[in-house]
Parts: sequence; structure tokens; C-alpha cells
Amino acid sequence: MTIMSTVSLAQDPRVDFALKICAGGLVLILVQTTLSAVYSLFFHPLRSFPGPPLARISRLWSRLGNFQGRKSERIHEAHRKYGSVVRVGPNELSFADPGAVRAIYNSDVFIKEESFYRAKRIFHEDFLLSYRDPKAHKQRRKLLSRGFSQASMNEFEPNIDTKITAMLDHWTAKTVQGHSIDVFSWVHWLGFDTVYHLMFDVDPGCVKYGRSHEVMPYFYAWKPTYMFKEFLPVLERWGVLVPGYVGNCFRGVNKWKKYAMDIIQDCRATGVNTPFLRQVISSPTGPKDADPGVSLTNSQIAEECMGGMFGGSGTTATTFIYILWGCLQKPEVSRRLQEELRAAFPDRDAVPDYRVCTGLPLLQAVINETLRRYPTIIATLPRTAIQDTVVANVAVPKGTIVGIQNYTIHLNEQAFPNAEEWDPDRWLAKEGEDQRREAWVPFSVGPRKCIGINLAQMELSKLTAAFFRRFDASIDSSMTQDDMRLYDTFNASPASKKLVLHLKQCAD
Ligand code: HEM
Repeated sequence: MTIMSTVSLAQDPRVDFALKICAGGLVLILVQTTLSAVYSLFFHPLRSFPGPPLARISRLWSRLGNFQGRKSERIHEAHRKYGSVVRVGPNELSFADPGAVRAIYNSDVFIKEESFYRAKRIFHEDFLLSYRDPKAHKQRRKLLSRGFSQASMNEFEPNIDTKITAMLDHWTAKTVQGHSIDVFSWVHWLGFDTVYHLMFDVDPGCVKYGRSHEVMPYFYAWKPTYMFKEFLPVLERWGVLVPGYVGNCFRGVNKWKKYAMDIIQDCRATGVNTPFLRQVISSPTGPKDADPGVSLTNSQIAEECMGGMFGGSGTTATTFIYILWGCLQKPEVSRRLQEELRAAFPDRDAVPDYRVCTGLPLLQAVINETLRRYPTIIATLPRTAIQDTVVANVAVPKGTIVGIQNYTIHLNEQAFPNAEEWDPDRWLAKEGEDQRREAWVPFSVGPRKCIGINLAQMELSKLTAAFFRRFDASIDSSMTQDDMRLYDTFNASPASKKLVLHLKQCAD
């Protein structure tokens, strides 16, 4: 562009008008931001609570933490600096006192916070995790509970055995060839296969064939979508129309939903075998024991199954990865665990029975300690007060968002002395048991606690026992603490997405 045309553009009245509109808009935004900051700092009901300066005036503070995978770390640091009740958003308080856990999550004065849980919807519908209305949630939970009961899991147990055996057989073959193994993807495939099988009555075969399933890219597209939706809620409706990476994520979730609905339709037509689907499908070809009063549409069932997959596959996979990380950094613990397992399970290569696993103190201590030190649901579970109330002796005005994050509560020094250290032996001592139980909440508590706990405990117990019964293992020297940093996106996983091990089959 020449100098002459630049000058004439500057003199164009339309350009002049547009520039004035932009400047006016900017001034308006500035005035509005300043007024809202002044209100937050000097007039807001939470003005007297301490907190990071940016957090006191804007949700940007926590949103930035989200995008860096460090939100829980930042909140934890804020508790260290400002105390046990911190203002982490203009209208949000974080609590670090274990006494506050039940006061919040067992109380009917608090309901799930809207923007956070609305963003967690999968494709335009509510499902168990995202419901805010306690009555609607209770009804849905009742419908799904039997599918997740211990009896249902016992019925499903042989399917877990088959998958664990397939995975460990592949690993055995690699040890014979002398290779190191990055177990990260394998363990995620196992988590995916297990929940997919329970939810959709089909074994997708990732561990059997040692490869990803075709829907996995769509399945993984959901996580970025909920972060985008939290930032910009209109994306829930219009995200699929956005070009590029952002839109691709929304389109991926849409494809996954269609895929899931097709499977449900087939299941209705052909009948189902897994205890979970039997409970939710009530059709002429469905089981006699399905609740006759309630029937869900294919779309609702698909959302529940997809929700179960998001809740249940990465969480157990990540926990097992950290079980390996914890144990293999402490060879003495691994050795004692192997002794316990050898005494309980004479057959090295059979997958251990769950009921026997529940009676093995060190095995259960290892799992508890990993869920404590490396909680996969690491972040705040936000709730909104529907009336004025009191939490841990602190007055909380109606409308305030409150929450507790497992990352902080699980590092409580009174309940867990020397809390940074992964130390399963703390669970074997009688002393301090009540304090530990109060502050240990990896599955949350109250009516919204994890519905998949029976499956998670079964999978983790059997997998950990089968692994340490079969292998002597060590961590590859290339792995660092930074690789294993808990990267927080509501649920956490190792930042490097890898764990490289060397395995050797045990002698007997
Ligand atoms: C180590 C494994 C697991 C951990 C640590 C875990 C943790 C949690 C936590 C903390 C919550 C409460 C979330 C909130 O209030 O926002 C939750 C809810 C939930 N979890 Fe899990 N979970 C695990 C495994 C599973 C499995 C295996 C499934 C299903 C296959 C599952 C399905 C769900 C569902 C559907 C909810 C929503 C429950 C409701 O709102 O009524 N989770 N989980």
C-alpha cells in the first residue's frame, strides 16, 4: 500500500467512524472491568477473605491455571500463603480443612456449580455427573446404581480377568525379547476396554490386539471441549460450526455420540449381557429385572455410557500408573508386596480373585496411599450455596461457590504426617486412623460420590496384584519427577504421558 492510499484511508469518514466505535467499546470494557474490580475488592460479601489479588477480582486466575494444567497447584500454593479458607475467584472460596468436606458434600444446602458442570455435559444433555437438580439426579442415580453394585461387578469380573491376562501376556512376550515397555498407553487401553465392555456390551479389544480403538480420538476430544465451554459457554451449541482445531473437537464428540447411539440401538435389538446395560435398557428384549417405571431414550443411555467411560477409564488407568511409580521407587515396598501376594496366590500367571485381594493389608494400603498422594480427581469439585450457611465456622453467603480439592486435603499434615511422601505403611498403623479416614476422599462423599467405586477398586486390586505377582520391575533411568508431575485438567495424569519400565518374570 502506498503512502498516498494510507493517508486517504485515514481520512475516510467510515474508517474514522469504525475507529471511534472500537475506541468507545474499549473504554466501556475498561470502565466495566474497573467497576467490577472495585466492587469485588471493596463491596462484595467475600471482600474480607484473603486470596491472590487477581483471583479476588477475576475468574481469569483459575482459568489460566486450567490452561497450564496447574490449577490445583496454584490453589494449593494460595492455601499455603493465605490460610485454610482462600478466595480463589471473585465469588468463590476454597477450603483446606478436612472438617469442611462433609459440611459441603454431604449437605443439601449446596448444589453443583452451574458453569463448571454444564460444561461437563457431553453433547447437549444432562447425565449423572452433570445434573444439578438434586431430585432429577436422585432418580437417575437410582436407575443406574444396581448396574454398578458389587453384585454386578462380581458378575463382570471374568471379563476383567481376560483383559488383564491379555495385557500381561503381551508384556511377558516383550520381556522375553528384552525390550523396555512404555506402559502408559497399555494401561489406558485396559481402562478403556473395561468400561467400554461394561457400558456397551462389546469388548473393543485394545489390549487383545495391542492397538487403539477407532473411537479413541473422538473420546479424547471431549476433554478440550469442556475446557472451551467453561471459557465460552455458547460453544456448547455452536462449537461444531467453529473452523479448525476447536471445532474439530466438538465435531469429534458429535461423531462419538452418534457411534454410541448406534451401539445402544443394536443392544436393544439383540439383547444385552453386561449387568450395567441390563439395568438401564428396558425394552421387550431387555431383562425382566429392569425398572419398569423408567425408561431412557437411546440418546440418554448413550450419554450415560459415554459419561461412565469418561469417569471410569482414565481415572483407574492413571491411578495404576502411579501405583507402579510409587512402588517401584521403593523396592522394599515392592518386595514386601510380592511376598504378600506369593503367599495368597500360588499360581504366578492367574489373575488374582478380588475377594482375596480385599483381605491383603499391604495391597490395599498401596492403593489407598496412591489415591491419596496422586489423586486422579485432583481438582476442586465446586458447589453453590443455595442459602446462607456456615462451613467450618465460616459464614458463607447464599450464591457463593465453595469447594475443596483433593490435592490439598490429601496433603494435610495432621492427618498424613510427612504428607508429600508416598508411604503405604501409614495405612497399616492403627494410630490416626480416624483422621486419615476423614481427610481421605478420592471418590468424594455424599450423594454425588463416585458411582463407579466398586469397579475401580476391583480393577485396581486385581491389576496391581496380577502385575506384582508376575513381574519384577524397575523404572527406566530416563524417567524424571517432572515427567510424572500431576498435570491437572480436573482429572490429572502424568505430564509426560509415559512410564517406561523394565520387566522380568518372577521365578515362581
Ligand atoms: C480411581 C478411580 C476413580 C476415582 C478416583 C473417581 C472419583 C470420582 C469423584 C471424586 C467423583 C465426584 C465428582 C464430582 O462431584 O464432580 C466421581 C463421580 C463419578 N464417577 Fe468416579 N472415580 C473413579 C472411577 C470411576 C469409574 C470406574 C466409573 C464408572 C465406570 C466412574 C463413574 C463416575 C460417575 C458416573 C460419577 C458421577 C456420580 C454422580 O454425580 O452421581 N468413576 N468419581
